[in-house]
Amino acid sequence: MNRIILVVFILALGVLPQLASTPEFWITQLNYVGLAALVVLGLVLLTGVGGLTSFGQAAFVGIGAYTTAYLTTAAGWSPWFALVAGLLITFAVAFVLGAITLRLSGHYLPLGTIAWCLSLYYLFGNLSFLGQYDGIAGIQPISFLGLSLLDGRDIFYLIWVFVFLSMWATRNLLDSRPGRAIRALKNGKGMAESFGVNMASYKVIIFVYSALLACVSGWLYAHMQRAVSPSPFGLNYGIEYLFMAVVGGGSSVWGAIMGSSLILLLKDQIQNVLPKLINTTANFELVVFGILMILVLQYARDGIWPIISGWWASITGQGEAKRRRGPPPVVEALPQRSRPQAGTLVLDVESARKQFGGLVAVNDISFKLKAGEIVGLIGPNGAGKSTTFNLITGVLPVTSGTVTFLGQRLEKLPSREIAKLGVGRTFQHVQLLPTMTVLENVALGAHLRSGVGVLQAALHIERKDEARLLHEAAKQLHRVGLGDYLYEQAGNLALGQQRILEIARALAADPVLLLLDEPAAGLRYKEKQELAKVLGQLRSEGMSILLVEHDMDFVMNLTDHLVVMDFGTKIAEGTPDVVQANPAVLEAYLGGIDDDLELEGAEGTPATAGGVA
Ligand SMILES: Nc1ncnc2c1ncn2[C@@H]1O[C@H](COP(=O)(O)OP(=O)(O)OP(=O)(O)O)[C@@H](O)[C@H]1O
Repeated sequence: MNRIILVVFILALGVLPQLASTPEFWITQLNYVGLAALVVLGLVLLTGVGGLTSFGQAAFVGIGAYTTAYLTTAAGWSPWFALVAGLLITFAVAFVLGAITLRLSGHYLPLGTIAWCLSLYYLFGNLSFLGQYDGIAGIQPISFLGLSLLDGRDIFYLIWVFVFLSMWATRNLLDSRPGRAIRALKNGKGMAESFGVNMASYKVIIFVYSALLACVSGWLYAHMQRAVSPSPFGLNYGIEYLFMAVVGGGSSVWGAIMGSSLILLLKDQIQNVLPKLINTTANFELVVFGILMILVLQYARDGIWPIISGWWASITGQGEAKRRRGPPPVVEALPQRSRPQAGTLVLDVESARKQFGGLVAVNDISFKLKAGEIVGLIGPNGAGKSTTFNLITGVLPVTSGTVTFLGQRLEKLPSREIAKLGVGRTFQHVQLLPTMTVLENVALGAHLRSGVGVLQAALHIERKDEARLLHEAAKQLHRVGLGDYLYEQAGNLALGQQRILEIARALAADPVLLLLDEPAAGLRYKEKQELAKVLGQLRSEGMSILLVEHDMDFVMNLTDHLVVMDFGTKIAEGTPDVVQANPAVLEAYLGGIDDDLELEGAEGTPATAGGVA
């Protein structure tokens, strides 16, 4: 159904300029919509998906426009070579600006983009070889296959071919290995890093990508207008592009077309109608836009496109059909890393210490974990278990001490380097991408098992690798019992299921060591039994597991070895039987309170330690 609508839409666009009855004004408007849509598409990726707000895209439009204007008029270049030159210059400028400004976070980043947008605007206006504020006129039209695209109706096709190609490439990109990483930029940076994703580089990538789209728009604009001057590349246009992305729907490629059409048509109507209504020629356009912006942010925070597409999916039942799709095709499995022999020393934590100011959260803890073992890290609330996890996974730097994994020191490595070595983890507070499907969330865990880059993904030539990643993700989901939820949005799962999903995601990374932070929290008794079975199976396959857990029944029945912490210090260690009988452990859990420590909980009512959640 959606395909049919798309084909009808493209055909209608294609036919429109051919009809003599189509007013010239429509063609001009559609050309401007197409030019704006290219820039807004970049903002969809950068701001809507990646969460990086830029007010400065108009400056990149200016680079594309001025490069071609100068090279085709002063140096007599072909517009096509000038396009390549513009793209190269934009690439270099965006790369440098991105590397500098993207380090900024919060409101400093938008402020940074405003600063360089203003700088480039004044640069265009002050350079004498660019004609200063008068700009450059007499730009030749683009020729394509011997045809001169002089007329608005001719360049129309070129503009819209670029728009649809860019939409196709952007959609492919979002629906791929790098795309999943990009979609984690806004709300899952730390999580994605712990699966080996270099988030800083993806920031720069989407920044450059969106700048290149803006450059193409500028190139087309210059050859359509046949003249350039600095004003369309100033900050007010940068703000307008951002406004289009917000109104259209920042996370969808169709939102770019919707936003640019709506704003440009509205702008035109306001310019025509408002003076008549209020009987003045003063420019109130920005005031109306400001009010509209507030209304959109208030009532349609995600933009208008998601509302329309959600409504469409519900009346056509497409949302349900998507959820009921079959599993991804069975393809060749991904290669697995070799596992150390049972009994090999996998993890060696030696006098690890973590201080937060005066608070010693982890006090010179030492323990070892061997291949094929499940070790439990237990202790009352605030004992320092999660902090110890974070020291092992590189989320927090150690104050002193060492952490060695298969002979390699971890304490100086960032979390993504630790992930590369074969350490997979789950989180105490579930960290998923709730609007992504369960399958995509797990496929993100397998990021390091494929080398597909942005170009391959955008050109859709990575299908074989992508199929292998998705197959692996589906395999792990079946393994943990979530095979019926592959296409469900992760945010729709119950909390317990989300925890299990995190385990599947960690398994998709093919780890040697699995760190599970409270995996059984929120699970029902039967689900806990299933989970224990899965973990037991993993152990028999040679996986080493370190788990933090409060459910004593679960821990005592599953683990080979326990390390007990209290107030940051290791107070006991040994097999579950030995630890259970240790008076220091009983004291730590009971803390002098008269509760019973029910280490052997009755079926269906798993025992918890007094004071332990
Ligand atoms: N980033 C931080 N800054 C300051 N103090 C912290 C930080 N992280 C943890 N702490 C403190 O360190 C101590 C240990 O916390 P941690 O979360 O490691 O305990 P835990 O054993 O995992 O507890 P729980 O079972 O409740 O999760 C607590 O007193 C906690 O308040």
